This record gives sequence, structure tokens and C-alpha cells, in this order.
Amino acid sequence: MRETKDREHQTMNQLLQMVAPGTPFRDGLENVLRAKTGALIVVGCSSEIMEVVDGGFSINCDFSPNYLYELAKMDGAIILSEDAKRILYANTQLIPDSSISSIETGIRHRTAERVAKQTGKLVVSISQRRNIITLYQGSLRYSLKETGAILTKANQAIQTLERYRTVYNQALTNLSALEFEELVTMHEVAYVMQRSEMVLRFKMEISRYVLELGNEGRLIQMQMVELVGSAEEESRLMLKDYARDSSDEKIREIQATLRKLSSEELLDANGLIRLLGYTSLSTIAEDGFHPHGYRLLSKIPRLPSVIIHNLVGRFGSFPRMMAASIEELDEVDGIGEVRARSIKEGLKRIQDQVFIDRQI
Ligand SMILES: Nc1ncnc2c1ncn2[C@@H]1O[C@H](COP(=O)(O)OP(=O)(O)OP(=O)(O)O)[C@@H](O)[C@H]1O
Repeated sequence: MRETKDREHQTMNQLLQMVAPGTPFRDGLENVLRAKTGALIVVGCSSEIMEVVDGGFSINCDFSPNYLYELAKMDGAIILSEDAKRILYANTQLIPDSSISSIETGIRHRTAERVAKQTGKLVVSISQRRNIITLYQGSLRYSLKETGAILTKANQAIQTLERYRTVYNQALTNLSALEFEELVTMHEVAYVMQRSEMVLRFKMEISRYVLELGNEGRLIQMQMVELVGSAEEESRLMLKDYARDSSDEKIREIQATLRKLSSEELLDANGLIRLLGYTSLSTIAEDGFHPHGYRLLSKIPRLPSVIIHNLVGRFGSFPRMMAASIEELDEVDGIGEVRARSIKEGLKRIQDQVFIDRQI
């Protein structure tokens, strides 16, 4: 079910990219909309398409918004190449299988829906009377919204993302402080997992608006990138810190499963902890719920990931690493006395900062 949704989401994103404001294709569609001539446009010219096409004439020229507008004055459908860069046929009659179900009432729109379902290609219907552009592909149906309306929604989403990001930052600071104090419980970890996932889901939603807005969406995109910042990487490192199997492959698997959870499942803390590989609370009690230290170590400037990997390999958990002397750090592969000192000092600085931030 969720996989179908993911596929639909991907198809939708591709569609929105293709018709984004600023593209010649969108300019052409807007021209037709303004001229109120209506149009039926098929993007792609496979054998399945040719089976439902009757009559018309071959054009075979480069796409231009004006040309599309001129051709739309004629009756019938216009057929474009797969990349919408060439106009292949115009004035054609489309005869899809009439037994294919359709929710549309007008003939143009019903034809568009059926052709899209029958061939899997993108079909665009521009209504002459209702001032609306509708996209069909397979069983997907989407009416393009006015740029102003999308901008309003995108701005609201940015404001919500801002609030989510603030809460996520607080959750991370709190987790860091507890990691230094060795007081982390599964609840804090599950809470941070929920919060980071919410930020990432909002990012996906805003990315959709950005695609739909085309060149009008640049400012929204810049705000989104700025707000999300390092959230994705922090979230990955946090999973690496607490997953029983912290291999990159396992972390990718956990991330993919997280993405598929419904909103209710995401609120189930026990389910999230099970995702990390803990089957019961008693397993946690035995091992202690301590991070490996990937996330906090990554905050030390210029500390290569291979050294972080060696440190985690040697000490296993963050508290043991914190308790290690300069000499013990010095024994780790790739670490000399100077680096051992800078790691100790780096961690101390992060600890002080985290405790200050927690007070704010
Ligand atoms: N099967 C078809 N093949 C090609 N063109 C079609 C087909 N069906 C309808 N059209 C085009 O759509 C035009 C309008 O049809 P109709 O008014 O019945 O559709 P509609 O769905 O009500 O659209 P609108 O909202 O634009 O009025 C026709 O004049 C013709 O150009």
C-alpha cells in the first residue's frame, strides 16, 4: 500500500517538474488556458498511443508555446514527444477503450482519463469553460493550482517546518545533555526519532510545492534548505548511535522503514525502539542505553570519519570513550597525542555548550 503511494508520489513529482512554471510546456498550457480554446494533449508517442489515435495530421516540429496555442484552436487532440520537446500530430481523434471507468462528465476529460489509464502516458486536458488544467497519468489525476494559492500553502508549510525544527533542535540538545550525563532512556531516543521524521516529512511536502512552483519556488526552496540544515545527517548519526546493528546498510533499512510508517505508527515509541533492534526492555537494561558516540564526535571540527569509526570500534560506547585517558585515546589507530588532546578538549567544549543551550 505504502509502496504504491511512494510510486505515485514519484510519478507526481515527475509530472509537476514537467509542467512547472517557467518551462516552455507550462507556458504553452497557460497560453491555451488564457485563450479559452481548451485542449487535449498527449505526451508520448508509443505504440499503445498510436492504437488509440485516429486521423489528424503529422506536424513533427520543435515545441513552442505559441505553436501549441495555435494548434489548440483546432478540434481534436495534440500528440507530443515523450519529452514534450516536439509536436508530432494535431487534430487527431482519440478512441480509448470505452469500458475503462471514468469519473469525468465532459467528453474531453473522459477521453483524457481513459487514454491515461489505457496507455500509462501523461494526458493533459485544458477545459474551455472551467479555466482549469488537469493532468492524468495512469490512475493519477491532478488539477494544477494557481501559483498564488500554492505560494500561500508553501509559506504556511515553511512556518510549520520552522516550529518543528525548533522542537527537534530542543530534543537533540536535551538528548546530547543526557548522553553526557549517561541518563538516556528509550523515551528520549524515540522522541528524537519522531521529531526528526516529522521534519523530514515536512521537507518532502515543501519539496513538492517547490517542484510545482518551478522558478517561482526558489525562495521557498532556499528557506527550506536553510531550515532543514543538517537535520538529515543528525538523524542518520543518531540512528547509528542507537541501532544495535549500526552498519550503513542497516541504517538505510531503518530510515526506509521509518519513512513508511503511518502517523499513528510513528507515535508508538515501542515500535520505534524495536526498529533499532531491541526486542524487549530487558535487553536494553543489560546493555545500557548508551550511544556509540557517532553524533557527538561528528561535532568535533576536522575529525575524519575513519577516526570516529576507530574510536567507536575501540570503546564501543560513548561513556567509555568519555572516561578514556589521553593515553588510551592515543592507542587508537590514527590518533596521536595531539589529536587525543584535541578530541578530549573538543568533547569538553561540546558538553559545556550543550549544558548552556539546555538552560535557554
Ligand atoms: N475523443 C476525442 N479525441 C479528440 N478530441 C476530443 C475528443 N473528445 C473531445 N475532444 C475535444 O474536446 C472538445 C470539447 O469537448 P466537450 O465540450 O464535450 O468536452 P468537456 O470535457 O466538456 O470539455 P470543456 O470543459 O473544455 O468543455 C471537442 O471539441 C474536441 O476538440
